[in-house]
Amino acid sequence: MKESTKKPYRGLMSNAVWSYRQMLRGTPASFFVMAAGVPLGVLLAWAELRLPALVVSEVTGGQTFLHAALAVGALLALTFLAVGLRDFCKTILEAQESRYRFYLTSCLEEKSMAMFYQTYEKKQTRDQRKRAEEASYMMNGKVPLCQVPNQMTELIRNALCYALFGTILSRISPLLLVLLTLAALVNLLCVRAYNRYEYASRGERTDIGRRLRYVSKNAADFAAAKDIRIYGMATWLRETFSDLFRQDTAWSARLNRRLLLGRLVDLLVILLRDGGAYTLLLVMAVRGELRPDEFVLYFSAISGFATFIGNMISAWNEMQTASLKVSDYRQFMELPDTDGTGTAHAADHREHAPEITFDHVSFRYDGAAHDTLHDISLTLRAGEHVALVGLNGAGKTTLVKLLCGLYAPTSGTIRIDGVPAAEFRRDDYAALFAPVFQEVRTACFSLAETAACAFGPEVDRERAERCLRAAGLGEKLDALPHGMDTHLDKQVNPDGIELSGGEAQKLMMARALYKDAPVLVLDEPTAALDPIAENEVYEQYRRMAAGKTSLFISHRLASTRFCDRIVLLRDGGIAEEGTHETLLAAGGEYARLYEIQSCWYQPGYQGGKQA
Ligand SMILES: Nc1ncnc2c1ncn2[C@@H]1O[C@H](COP(=O)(O)OP(=O)(O)OP(=O)(O)O)[C@@H](O)[C@H]1O
Repeated sequence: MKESTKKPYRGLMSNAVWSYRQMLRGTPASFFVMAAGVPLGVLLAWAELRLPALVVSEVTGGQTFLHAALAVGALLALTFLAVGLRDFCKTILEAQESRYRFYLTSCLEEKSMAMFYQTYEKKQTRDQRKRAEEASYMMNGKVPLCQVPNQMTELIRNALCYALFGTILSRISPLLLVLLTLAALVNLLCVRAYNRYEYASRGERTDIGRRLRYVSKNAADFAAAKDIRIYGMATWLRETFSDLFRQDTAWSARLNRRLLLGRLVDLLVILLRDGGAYTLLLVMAVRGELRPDEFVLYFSAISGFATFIGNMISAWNEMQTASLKVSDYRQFMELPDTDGTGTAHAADHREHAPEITFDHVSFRYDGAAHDTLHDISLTLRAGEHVALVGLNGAGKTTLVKLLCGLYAPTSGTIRIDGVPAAEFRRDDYAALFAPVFQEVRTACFSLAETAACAFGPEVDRERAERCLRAAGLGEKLDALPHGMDTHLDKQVNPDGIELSGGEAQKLMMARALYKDAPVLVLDEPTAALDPIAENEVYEQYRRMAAGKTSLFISHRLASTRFCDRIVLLRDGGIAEEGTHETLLAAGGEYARLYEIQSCWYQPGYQGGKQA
């Protein structure tokens, strides 16, 4: 799959425009309230600037008390109104912020769930997803995804105030304006250089962080607790953790040194800026070039002007930092995601067992030196039950993932009733398969919901119960007070239950039954089962597979006997093919493996020696 060709760093403006667009789409109320806050803020700044000068002018200008009270009262009333409205907008925005954050987080989850499995599995994609996720984390009380539009609005408001105050100050000296603006520019450049440095070294941090989390998770994982104690792994884990922690600390120290240098330059520039401006004003006042009210107005304007510059820089600064995170979010969201050409309809193939053809299919994992599967040509006839066997690492699971559309062949074509798999929409294609994978994943839903993969009211309860019982969970259901409404996972649901490995595997079988897809795939489903349960699964499989095309993977060769055909994979290619009897008669690898497995059950066998 082609990687994104866009630059990882997106401009601040681009991210701000993107954020406003997302806001308009997800929470339009936030956008309009935020926009209304801008003119209000400018009005308030103007009123606050005028107030002291107005008081001085009324007092020193010989106005009547009534005139002064009316003028000052009107301006005060306007100020209070603007403050009230501004705070009202702020409250609404704060409430809307979590909605906006929730909207973007759900977009991220949707993208992750819909993404092509092969792309999602890559380490690079997982790192990108992690970084995108961090954009919605609360950091120092702020969420980067919300910070960009918030701070951009702050920047616009302060820029308008800056223009207003600048126009007032330019009446004294355009030079003053140039001095104040130059100082702001130097400040901005410092901030920009720091942010770029942080962004460039961030990949290193993510890598260290990911490894730190992994080691820490494994050290605390209860499943690993036995191995840690018995194999004395604690020292090993502790040293690995310390080493990674040292690397992380060194990274932070390098960053902090840069930050400190930037702050020192910043401080020096502020000192020069304010010192110069106030000196000029004092000189003019002493020379009598300014009236008292003008002095008050310009003095307030200079300090206001400096505040706006400070606010703009701080908004810019915060926006830059947050913008890097928004870039991460966007980069993940814009990862290319092909969804098949979509002209074929899976519905046409759902009502019958389809024929599946692997036509010279090869597959190589990203970065691998060799193909894991090479030039596989295989046809699963409509309604045929095929067993796939082979040693560990032969490529069986990889073949299943290709068949189910989780991977795309590196070369060659997989066809369903003659239609290339790439011509289906991905979701549509997935509807054709009901796989039961080796690894079992159950979440904290009820048994019925898990079997149906649906939320409560959408579950066909009769069908769910039938499937759970058919998968061998009947006795379990009868023993549970809440039957199939019992929730899994004790940690989340206090009255939940934990299933044994075998029971969980049966639950996965029930899920495949409920889906009732025309192609059934079982990838080593009996690994966790006791002999009785294993036998039940074979019986169950035989019943489930009736009328469907099916692929069955098992290391227990005896279990493949009820399949129509057995295919043996070796080194990524098909080494042998036939029925159990013909393969035994051929005396090849299948026969050898079968003999090794079955000899332990021969009376008198003692590990290679007959008694
Ligand atoms: N995600 C992956 N990335 C890179 N290589 C992989 C990945 N998954 C599997 N492999 C490699 O591909 C080869 C085939 O793996 P696969 O899981 O398909 O074998 P298998 O026949 O199902 O093995 P087993 O019987 O142990 O389940 C192995 O060498 C494995 O290391």
